[in-house]
Amino acid sequence: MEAGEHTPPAPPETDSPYSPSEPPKIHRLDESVVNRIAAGEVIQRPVSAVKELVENSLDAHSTSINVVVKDGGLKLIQVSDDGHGIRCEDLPILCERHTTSKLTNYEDLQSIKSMGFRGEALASMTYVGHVTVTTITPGKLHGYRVSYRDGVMEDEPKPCAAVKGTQIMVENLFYNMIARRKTFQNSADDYSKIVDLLSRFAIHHINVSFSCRKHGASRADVHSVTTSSRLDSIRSVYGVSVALNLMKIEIPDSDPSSSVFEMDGLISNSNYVAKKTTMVLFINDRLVECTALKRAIEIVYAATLPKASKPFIYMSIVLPPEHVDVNVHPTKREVSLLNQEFIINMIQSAVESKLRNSNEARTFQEQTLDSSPSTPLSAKKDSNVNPSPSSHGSKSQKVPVNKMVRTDASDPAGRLHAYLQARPVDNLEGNSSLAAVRSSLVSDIDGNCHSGLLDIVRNCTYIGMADDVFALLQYNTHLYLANVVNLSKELMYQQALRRFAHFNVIQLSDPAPLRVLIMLALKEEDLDPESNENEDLREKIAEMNTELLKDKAELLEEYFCIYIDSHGDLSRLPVILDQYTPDMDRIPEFVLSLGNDVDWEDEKNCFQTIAAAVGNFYAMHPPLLPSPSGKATDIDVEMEDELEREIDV
Ligand SMILES: Nc1ncnc2c1ncn2[C@@H]1O[C@H](COP(=O)(O)OP(=O)(O)OP(=O)(O)O)[C@@H](O)[C@H]1O
Repeated sequence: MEAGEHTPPAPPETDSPYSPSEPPKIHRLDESVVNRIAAGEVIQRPVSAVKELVENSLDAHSTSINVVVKDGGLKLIQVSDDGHGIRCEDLPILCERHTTSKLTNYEDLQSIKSMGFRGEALASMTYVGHVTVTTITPGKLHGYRVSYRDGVMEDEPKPCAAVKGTQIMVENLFYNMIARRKTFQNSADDYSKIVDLLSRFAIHHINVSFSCRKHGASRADVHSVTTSSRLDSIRSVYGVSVALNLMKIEIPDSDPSSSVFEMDGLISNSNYVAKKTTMVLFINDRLVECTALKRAIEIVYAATLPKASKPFIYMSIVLPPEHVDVNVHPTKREVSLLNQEFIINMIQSAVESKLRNSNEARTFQEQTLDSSPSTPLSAKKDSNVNPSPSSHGSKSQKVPVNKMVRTDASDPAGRLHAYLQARPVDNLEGNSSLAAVRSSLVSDIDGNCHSGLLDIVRNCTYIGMADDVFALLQYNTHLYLANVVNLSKELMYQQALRRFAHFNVIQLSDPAPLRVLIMLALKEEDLDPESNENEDLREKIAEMNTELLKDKAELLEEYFCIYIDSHGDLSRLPVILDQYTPDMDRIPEFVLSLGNDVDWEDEKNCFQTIAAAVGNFYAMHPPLLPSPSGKATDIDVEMEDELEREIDV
């Protein structure tokens, strides 16, 4: 230890728990500590409290559920419903842990239909917030109001006027968990998660009306009315542009006697445009997440409609209750399914055939219109006399996407690369067309340039980092906060296009197998990295993406100096900025993004999306930046008055 460093406390006496020679003493945790730890798991953030409360309202057979939120839920979450209410005599134990009206025996879990069953949610809220319940049961002249802390009533229930149902208010969430409260300082972010949650409930439970608003706001951010049409409800919640581009999909229960599963849903067509996948999944009416299914559907979209954006998917799956284990996650966000792989395969095939059919119709339209010289390369290619297996909607393409992994090394037709090969961008028409594409992309950049902002970026003085992401810059008499991650992404993107096909080389000391890199990236993204089923799916995705990138190796090498050899090993990367090496820990994510996010069909989009993937990879990400000299919050407070504007490019 160096002089002046902080000295640890002197070695403790013999019976201290810190004695180096004796094992530490085990003691029983105080019940209040146990309860608070457990509560922190169930109520992970404000949106988890909203989910539990809304699910209670649904379990109470409500037809109208209204949510009001203040400060992203930290100050107030209020959920009012018109359900059956809570009996007065149950109020004393309502918020004790493990008190529920929904489950009696463990065996009941096998056939449980309600969302809740643990009798933990309300109790948890009382350990991390202040809970007040107002409720009235049918036929009663007045209701009761009572407040709770740490699982118990603060006072006897007080009679009060009440409208049908129950209203639960949670105030000052995480008031006693300072660290957690701090992580939710961005109330806009949490509010948008709550809006997203309510939107999902609203489009599934179409016989219930939902609203969600900020405290004091007259306009609701989610407002749905009861309807008999799911599409109508999606239109009112997600907007016309989403509803317009959805197609109905279903897998009926083929054999009700040995019922395995049935599914119905709405999925986006090729006209739908979005940067992120929206997947609203209900299994037995339970709002859940299933990364494996989401990823499997994304693969089908990427392979069947390579030009289309990320999909919108609403899906409701119904399984025999005994095939679903609902008790695998503290927030019940995930469930585990019997026959998961079979179900995923069936859904992949259904989605694929739906997309193919819709795509055939579209290709036909393109071909009939395809006579002008300005027809895009992709459309011309589709109308060529030489129908390759990659042509959109080609009838000869019978191998389902989910089966396009190599099963027999000697059968190239059974692999994804056979399907994806001979895309138009592979047939670039010589350097003049290429130069035109590149200069069009560069002139897009120059044309979109904001001269005022450019002047600031050129002539500002760097003061220091305000936190992990924002740098403080001075320009004339103004101070600005600039998001360095976004700024550097843009810089690297622009450099990748300006240096296009003229890069120096970064040689990797050991070639890195793409398959392993992609597996790593997928594992990182996965909510359940240990699951065997997910592992199988990851293997498939890795295999497919590796084949795809091997297939595109020539293009990647020629224009971006990304060298992939015939074994699928990556050994060279471009120098985007002289003297700058990107964070090599991010290579897996980069390779996955090359596989997933690049539009290989259209020349311009192709170069643009590769440059964007390069930009993301080479950008400066938080751990790389110099650590802030002081506490960001102090700077925020001191500078608040002086900050003129936040540049968030
Ligand atoms: N809005 C409501 N309307 C009517 N009854 C309610 C409402 N909210 C809660 N309850 C009653 O309070 C009980 C306890 O609720 P709590 O949310 O703690 O547990 P749960 O829903 O039974 O199970 P879980 O912890 O798994 O959500 C419920 O079983 C239900 O009887």
